[in-house]
Order: sequence, then C-alpha cells, then structure tokens
Amino acid sequence: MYALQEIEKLLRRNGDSLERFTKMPKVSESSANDSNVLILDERSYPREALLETLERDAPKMTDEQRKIFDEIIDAVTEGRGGTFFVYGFGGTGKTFLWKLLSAAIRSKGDIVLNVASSGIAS
Ligand SMILES: Nc1ncnc2c1ncn2[C@@H]1O[C@H](COP(=O)(O)OP(=O)(O)OP(=O)(O)O)[C@@H](O)[C@H]1O
Repeated sequence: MYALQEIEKLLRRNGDSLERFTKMPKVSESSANDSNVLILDERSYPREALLETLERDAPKMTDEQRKIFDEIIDAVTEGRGGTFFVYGFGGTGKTFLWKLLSAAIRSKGDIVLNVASSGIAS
C-alpha cells in the first residue's frame, strides 16, 4: 500500500493519477494522508517512557548541560534551527545530553534523526 501511495504522489505531481490505469489497485483518499510509514514510525516512540526519562534525568543536568539543552530546545521550538557542535572529553556527558534532547523532542511526537559521520571518532 505504501508503495502505491508513493507512486500516486509521483503521478499527481505530474498531473496524472493511478485512476488512469484501470488495472492498477486504487489508493483511498483517507489513506493517502499521514501514510508515510517512515514518518509514522518516527512519531511512534513510547512517549510515556520518554517523559519518565526526561523527568528522571533532566534535574541531574549540570549547569553547562542545561545551558546547551535550553539553547538547542529553544532553537527547535521556535523553529529557528541551527547547527550546534557539542564537544568535550570522553565521559563528560555528551551522550547523556543527547538522550535528553531526543527524549524531549520525541515525547512531543516530533522527529529526531540520528546520523553519524564515519571516520570522525578516534
Ligand atoms: N549530569 C549527569 N548526571 C548524572 N550522570 C551523568 C550526567 N552526565 C553524564 N552522566 C553519566 O556519565 C556517564 C558518561 O556520560 P556520557 O556517556 O554521556 O559521556 P560522553 O561525553 O558521551 O562520553 P564519550 O565521549 O566517551 O562517548 C554516563 O553513565 C552518563 O549517564
């Protein structure tokens, strides 16, 4: 079904539709919306558990972690975006901070995509 929906979207962008291909199955209008499984997956993290993590660990943040957390969350909630380079010695809490940022954003149903550049860590 998902593949069909994607094909339908491509066709519509070009002024066409699966409707024209009588032998093809049809995509219902209702399933055409909110149908991207990749997006649905990213929005379906267990929010209660994320909120628990947030409530448990957010108060533990150091002043420095809190400052970075607030700055990044503000950029997200205000839709400003930005590029932030968080650095520090091993064991200083970068991953801890990253998990809290992910939990804060995902618990609202918003999307966090983790990516990594290979060859950078040493
Ligand atoms: N503010 C904090 N309160 C309690 N525990 C913390 C805090 N910050 C970090 N930790 C804990 O310290 C340990 C090391 O932190 P973390 O793994 O986030 O460091 P890191 O900077 O990502 O390290 P590395 O660069 O080696 O990957 C983890 O067990 C983490 O849960």
